[in-house]
Amino acid sequence: MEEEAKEQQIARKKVAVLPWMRSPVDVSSFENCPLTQLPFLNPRLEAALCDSGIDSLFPVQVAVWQETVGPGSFERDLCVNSPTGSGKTLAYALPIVQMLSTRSVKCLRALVVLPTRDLALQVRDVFASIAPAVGLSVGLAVGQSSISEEISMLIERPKLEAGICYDPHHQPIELQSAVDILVATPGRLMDHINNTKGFTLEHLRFLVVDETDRLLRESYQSWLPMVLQCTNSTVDSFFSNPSTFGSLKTIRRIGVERGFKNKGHPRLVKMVLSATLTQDPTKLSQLHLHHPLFLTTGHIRYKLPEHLHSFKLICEQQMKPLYLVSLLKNLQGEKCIVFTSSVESTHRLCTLLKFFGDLGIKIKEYSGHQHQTLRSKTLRAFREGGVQVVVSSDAMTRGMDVEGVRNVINYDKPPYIKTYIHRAGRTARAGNSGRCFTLLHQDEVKQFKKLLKKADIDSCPVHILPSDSIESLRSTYDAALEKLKENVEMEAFKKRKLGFKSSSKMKKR
Ligand SMILES: Nc1ncnc2c1ncn2[C@@H]1O[C@H](COP(=O)(O)OP(=O)(O)OP(=O)(O)O)[C@@H](O)[C@H]1O
Repeated sequence: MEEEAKEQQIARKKVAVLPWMRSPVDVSSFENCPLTQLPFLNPRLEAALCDSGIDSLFPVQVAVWQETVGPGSFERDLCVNSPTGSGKTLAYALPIVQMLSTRSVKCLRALVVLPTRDLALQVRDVFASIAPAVGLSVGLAVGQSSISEEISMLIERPKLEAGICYDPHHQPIELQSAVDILVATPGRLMDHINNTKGFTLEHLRFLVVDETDRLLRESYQSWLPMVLQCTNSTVDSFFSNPSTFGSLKTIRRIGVERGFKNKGHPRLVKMVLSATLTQDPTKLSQLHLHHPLFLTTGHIRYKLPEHLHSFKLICEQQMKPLYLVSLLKNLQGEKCIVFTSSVESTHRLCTLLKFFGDLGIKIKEYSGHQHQTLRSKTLRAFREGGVQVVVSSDAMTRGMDVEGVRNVINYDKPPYIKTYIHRAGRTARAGNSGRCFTLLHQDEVKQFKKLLKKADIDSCPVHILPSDSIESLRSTYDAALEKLKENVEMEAFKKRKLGFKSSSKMKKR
């Protein structure tokens, strides 16, 4: 709430916007660029992109390329504010992979931080589609597997020569990074920083903070100051005690940065991105940005994808399930995400929909309360088309990229414009078209109009459903409600029983 109020204050210009944000690079002045015309692109990367079905870069990717590999040469840190689905992931992945493609020694040089596991997995896949083409390896630190499994993927132990036995006291084993690029969530990253032998950020050249506004909102055990400290500390120790450096550290320091005098090592380049990038100076100051350059699309603060069409459905509160079912039937099995306001209502709504009888649509729940394996299974089935409708809390709001999602339904009105933008942005991605429907009762209409105005949306027509389609569902609805009531009671009973069992176990101990 506090954060939203501050952002609104900034939007009303009561808080000064940082000077460098006042003269941005306008991404909308760029056009798609065929890979064959992209300057300096490594031919092996070009081939890997073509294999992934990409033959040209989107405007935000061209703009970032220009400021990094192009004439900009990574001289400034980048803050990118670009609509959902505009291709921000490849916008940072491609220049990083291109820059690291000439590295001679493997060590951890690029770190990408994301707020959730599923997002991290998605971004890892983008890196994995191009990095191997130039001999780079990509790691993942998200707590998906056990920490020991993760460590063995991230840290390489030197192969001992046959017959030679090293005494760890006299011959410390040199642990090395097994990856050049690491995609991580803050919690697991902190585990490795604090506890994993051989895990170091001292060679880091690139730090990406994706979904920046979300990540800066949560301090996650002060992960950001810790990361910055881990990358800075080596500079001081280098000057105070140069003899402690091994070969890798020397290699890191032979590249002299262009344009920044008296520094014998590459600066840590930071890239921060979001579709709703914060303008709050206090938040941005935590990143210690170096001559930041702001890239944004057009002159509006929040921009929706070009081919997104917004609609509203007006109905009484208690009629919402009927309208939803009727709408889903109307959409005839097109891929669809239904957003609710909480994990509890996600579960209740999904259960209710299942009691509606055979709708001919496969519906699944996806929420932060579920186990990761179940969530991953649902996501896989949704991607593959086995599931057509996913009912979700905000767990799916940000960044998730599922091909073919044609519709987003706000079952509960989004509280903020940022929420609307991220939810709606699950459709109309990569230049495709999509629709976002919001269910409202009459009292909410005015407020919703005001909310959309913040993203310059003037047109949000009413979507009319055939009245007989709603009437015909009434009797099924009443029966489904009854079943839901029984189900809620049964689940509450099971929970109490489980609670009783575990508390009596505790007493026995
Ligand atoms: N140059 C390209 N050509 C074709 N498709 C692309 C290109 N770049 C990205 N895409 C596709 O566009 C989709 C959206 O990309 P991405 O997830 O990076 O968007 P985003 O800007 O990060 O969105 P969000 O703000 O929601 O996280 C993905 O499916 C991706 O594969």
